[in-house]
Amino acid sequence: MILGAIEAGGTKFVCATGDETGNVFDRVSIPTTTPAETMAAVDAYFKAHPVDAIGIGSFGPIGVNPDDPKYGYITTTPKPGWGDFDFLGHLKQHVDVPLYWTTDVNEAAYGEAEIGIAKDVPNSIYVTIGTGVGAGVISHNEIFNGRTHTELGHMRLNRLPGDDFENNCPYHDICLEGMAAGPAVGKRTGKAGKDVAEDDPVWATVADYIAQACVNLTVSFAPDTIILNGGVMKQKQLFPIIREKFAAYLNGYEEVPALDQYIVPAGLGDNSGVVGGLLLAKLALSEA
Ligand SMILES: Nc1ncnc2c1ncn2[C@@H]1O[C@H](COP(=O)(O)OP(=O)(O)OP(=O)(O)O)[C@@H](O)[C@H]1O
Ligand SMILES: [Zn+2]
Repeated sequence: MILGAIEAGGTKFVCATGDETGNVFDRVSIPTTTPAETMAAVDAYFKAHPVDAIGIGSFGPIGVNPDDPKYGYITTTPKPGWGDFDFLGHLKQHVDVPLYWTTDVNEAAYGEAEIGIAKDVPNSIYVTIGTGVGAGVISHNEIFNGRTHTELGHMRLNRLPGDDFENNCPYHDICLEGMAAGPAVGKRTGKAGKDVAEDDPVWATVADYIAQACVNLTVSFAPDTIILNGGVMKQKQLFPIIREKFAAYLNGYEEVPALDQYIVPAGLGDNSGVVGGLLLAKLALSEA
């Protein structure tokens, strides 16, 4: 059995083949340009590398409910050409295998939940803090969706006293993504996140907003584990600060696992998405 994965991001698509244990046999990175150009490269990849099923995680927003007329579409993205694009419909015309369709963060969450850091627990949340912020919720070993997929990166937070940073999101006056994602760190400091000193005070601010988000996720979903990944979380010094602020904000309201096992880095590193795609392909095959 050879499984396929697509991690469809706003900057690049990764297509890969591998097996159900998460071994990646082959992968390619394709720049996200126009749907015609990028999808032609995706089609060519799976023609050259035949697979038995494909798991797809896409940037969005996307239609995830099968009874939604826009199921399988990338819906309202401002990315030129991709709004209202029937991704799944296109793929079905080019590959004749079972497909699993979800968001990029749900795909990564599934990888971590099946064979990554959350493999031993049924409820986990995967949060990526990168160019944007997204989160995927796994509830009882399944991807959680509501009326549509969640948009937890845009949760509202409390502005810290003295923080007059203009929220870096065109929709909200304050939200997690706008206050704490990589571009917000860039605007706050005038430097790329990776060049900001480890002890710069901006990290305490970023950690505070992420800690608030972890409290909100805890009281909303009661996960066993919260996984923090993405470019910003390469700053490992954030973890202890987030745990400390999380404990202060939760203030003993409910019991949670030991914090160094509750708020954790990803187990699969930069591979969560691709591995998740392979495992979603396996799921599609088992449901076909
Ligand atoms: N070592 C680092 N420390 C702090 N910030 C970093 C670091 N490396 C990358 N970043 C920031 O993370 C962001 C990129 O995030 P990431 O590497 O997760 O890629 P991405 O795929 O573009 O993100 P997204 O998942 O939102 O699409 C940039 O804003 C970058 O400045
Ligand atoms: Zn927002």
